Amino acid sequence: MAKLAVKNLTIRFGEFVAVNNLSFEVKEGEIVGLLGPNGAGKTTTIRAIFGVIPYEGSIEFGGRQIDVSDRRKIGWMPQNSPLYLNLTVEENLRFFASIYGVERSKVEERVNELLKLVELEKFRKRLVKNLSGGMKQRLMLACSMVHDPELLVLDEPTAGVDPPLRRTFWEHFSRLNEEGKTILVTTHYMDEAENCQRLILMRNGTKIVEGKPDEIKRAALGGEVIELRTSNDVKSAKILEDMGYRVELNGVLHVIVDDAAISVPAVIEELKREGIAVFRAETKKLTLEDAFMRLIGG
Ligand SMILES: Nc1ncnc2c1ncn2[C@@H]1O[C@H](COP(=O)(O)OP(=O)(O)OP(=O)(O)O)[C@@H](O)[C@H]1O
Repeated sequence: MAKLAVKNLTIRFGEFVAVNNLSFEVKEGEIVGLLGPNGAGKTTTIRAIFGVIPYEGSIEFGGRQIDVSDRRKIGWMPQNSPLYLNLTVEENLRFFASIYGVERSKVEERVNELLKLVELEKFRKRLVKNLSGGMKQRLMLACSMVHDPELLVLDEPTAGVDPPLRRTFWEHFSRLNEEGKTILVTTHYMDEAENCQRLILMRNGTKIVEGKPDEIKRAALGGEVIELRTSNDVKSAKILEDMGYRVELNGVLHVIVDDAAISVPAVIEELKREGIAVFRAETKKLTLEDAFMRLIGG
């Protein structure tokens, strides 16, 4: 079932259309990545989900139009720190617990649990202004979860975080997901996007493609890629093209096929017949970054 369903969302700032007829769903228990270059409209979409800007279209939570009580069931980790610099780590957590309406008797237990989860127990009495950037990010994650939300919306949660800590963050997200949390996350890091079960790629306010990471890679190319090294790549490209294969020759020879496992032996055989030696033929693993560059024309 869709936990969150964004339908025909359009958001205007004056004449400017920041989000244009965007539809997508986040199903219960999924981690979905919302990706796109700067200005694609990711944060604006999230702001609409939280009802802080006017929008056209509809946003449903749990099968019906989202309202204030639903928004209390969502945790939001925004890009800019909402933390209070002159409060300590635990005071910030208590503050967010109070505004999210966590029952008083449960606050201390929840604070302790979260400090453990984000590994900040030792720093609970430290003023936030004296924390490192990574510690602040961890505390922001904890604050966004203080009310045990059903859906977590994380807007670039690892921006400015070093690679080891990014990995730790994703371990947290995966663990939370295994425990049943539904997560919508925006990120610029393509290696992180691979951790999502489904991705939505946006550009200029519009959805360009949606699917599992592997499906998106396939969609970007229209097939799988065989990378060849032959005794004459230029001639090989011509032969294969004449035979109807899709070929790219940019320094390396790539043949795009429906199913590489089936096509590799056939391609090698054809080239051999034309007197060309094939030194190497391997199925190339396309990265998400490659796929997105193709899809957004970068
Ligand atoms: N309040 C506003 N008034 C006018 N334009 C705005 C406003 N908020 C956002 N925009 C514009 O809407 C577009 C989408 O911005 P948004 O912040 O949603 O992009 P984004 O995909 O989150 O980018 P980034 O990765 O840089 O955070 C941008 O062109 C931005 O300048």
